[in-house]
Amino acid sequence: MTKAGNTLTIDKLASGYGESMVLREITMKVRPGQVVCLMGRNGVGKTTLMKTIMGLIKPKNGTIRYGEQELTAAPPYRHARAGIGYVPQGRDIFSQLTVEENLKIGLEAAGGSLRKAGIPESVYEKFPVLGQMLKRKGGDLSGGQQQQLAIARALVAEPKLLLLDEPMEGIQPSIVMDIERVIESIKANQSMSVLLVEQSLTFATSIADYYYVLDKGMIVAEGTPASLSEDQVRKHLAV
Ligand SMILES: Nc1ncnc2c1ncn2[C@@H]1O[C@H](COP(=O)(O)OP(=O)(O)OP(=O)(O)O)[C@@H](O)[C@H]1O
Repeated sequence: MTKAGNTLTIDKLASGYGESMVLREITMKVRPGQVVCLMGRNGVGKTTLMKTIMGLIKPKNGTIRYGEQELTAAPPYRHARAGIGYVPQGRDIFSQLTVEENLKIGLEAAGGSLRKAGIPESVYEKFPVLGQMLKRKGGDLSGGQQQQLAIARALVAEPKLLLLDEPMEGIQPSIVMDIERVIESIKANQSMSVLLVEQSLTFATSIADYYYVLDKGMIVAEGTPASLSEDQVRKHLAV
């Protein structure tokens, strides 16, 4: 695998819950080293798409490939082993486990050599606050610290593609800036691509190399941020 990883290719993907079809036909790509933003109003299916890409929901149609690897019907651990990391919306950290234990769970997603090496120092360099709180229970951390822990837990497995579902949601502005800085440093480093669900149009368009807008189960607009028109914002993003 190259330093920058592979291209994620999603073709005509359909997904949903039971009889209810949330995503009807999604076609998109995340190329190595890119930050791609997925935008769309509440409830259009952004989280459903992230979970489907990660193998947590089985697609009803279409394909998901990462480089040469066919992941369409694969269980989540195969995605993790292929180099895809996932930070779910709402963080999902283990509140009864310590910060260190939460990070070790992230290592379980990694291959054998990474597991042996333990939690990489770079994680504490990115999130100094976690290094100071290793023995604290996850549940005792503030919302912003929990979000940092959730991202750090994904990063310990050194993914090549990181799926980030609304990482700034419900956290205070100073931490938002910390998390923005982490995403910016990932982008500057070019060692990982990021698929980011983000509600802030300002941040999304400042960081993204490419964007997709989801509406009614389809991708209704895509392009470089500079090409996002006011008309598209009004039609598909304004509340
Ligand atoms: N576990 C579930 N079972 C059944 N329906 C669900 C489930 N989770 C989500 N849905 C439905 O699927 C649709 C898409 O939800 P999803 O959470 O993917 O949207 P979203 O774009 O991520 O929204 P938000 O921005 O509010 O997080 C919604 O109509 C929602 O009610």
